[in-house]
Amino acid sequence: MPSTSQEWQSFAIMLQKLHKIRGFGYWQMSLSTGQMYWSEMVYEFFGVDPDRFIPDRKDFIRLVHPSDRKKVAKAQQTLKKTGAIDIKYRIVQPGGNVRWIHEVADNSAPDDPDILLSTLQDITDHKVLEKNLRNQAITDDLTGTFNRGHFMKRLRQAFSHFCRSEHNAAVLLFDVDHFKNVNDTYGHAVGDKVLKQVCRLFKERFRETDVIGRLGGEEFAVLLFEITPDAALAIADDIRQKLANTAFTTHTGATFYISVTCGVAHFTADDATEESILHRADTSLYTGKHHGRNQVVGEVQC
Ligand SMILES: Nc1nc2c(ncn2[C@@H]2O[C@H](COP(=O)(O)OP(=O)(O)OP(=O)(O)O)[C@@H](O)[C@H]2O)c(=O)[nH]1
Repeated sequence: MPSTSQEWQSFAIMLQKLHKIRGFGYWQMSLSTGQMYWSEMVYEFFGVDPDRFIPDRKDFIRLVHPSDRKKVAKAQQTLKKTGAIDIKYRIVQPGGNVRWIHEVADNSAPDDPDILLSTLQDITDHKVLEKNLRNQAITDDLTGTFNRGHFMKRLRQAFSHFCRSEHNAAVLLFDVDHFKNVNDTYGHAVGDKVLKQVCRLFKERFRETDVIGRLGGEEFAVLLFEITPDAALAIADDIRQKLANTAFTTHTGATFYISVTCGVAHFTADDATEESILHRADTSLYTGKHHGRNQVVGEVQC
């Protein structure tokens, strides 16, 4: 252990260097006064100039993202009970950049229970990666809409909300007609382009809150909230017409048209599960296929 003040100083410098190598910062805070000491890396994380910024608890809280301030305050309360903090939160640098910080702290400084010792790490890259992976897991690669698994999850949530509140909701099930012919005539790449374009139109036409999913192949489902049966049929038919009037082109410049058939089902109190809603939409869709395609089929209201 260092004994002289000079030895302590070199020890502190070495500690800073070691932290820098590992990408860690550390700080000390007096729990009674809120005064802080920040290591070089912490200034870097927070994007502030060590020559101008004298940190204390209030300044630190001001730099925490407004949505995470409650969480940080709660962690500091927990510290009183447990003597430790392990928390991830966002900070907003003075220039507006948002970064994620992982802070692990305790107040077991030797001989001084008033001192909180924290290590901090910038985990922004890790968080971005985590978010991308989460998005990838729920997204259809080709079209960028939700995949079947995620669509079904959202449908399940919507159905359970409906059971509690009876708020209107509907499922539109679209299927591209004779899509096999598109692939066979123009090639799979053109088929892919058609599927992407169909989804682009869905995204333009539906609201942000509506849920669009690719259930497989050329079949898509859209979950609409707060919608009457008539309005759901009208929206579905509007999409059908728009797609029927959209000219698709091949790489050689040839033009062709497609059509879609759509089955519409409203949530009802008789549905036992979300699967039964989808099943009714599917039945209507196949009625439409059977009756000549390029049409929207809803259920006959009794
Ligand atoms: N290009 C492309 N084709 C796909 C994709 N997924 C499925 N398909 C094709 O979609 C076609 C679907 O054909 P079918 O199920 O016979 O349906 P259809 O030709 O649309 O006929 P109807 O639905 O009865 O009107 C098949 O040829 C599949 O190979 C994809 O991601 N890209």
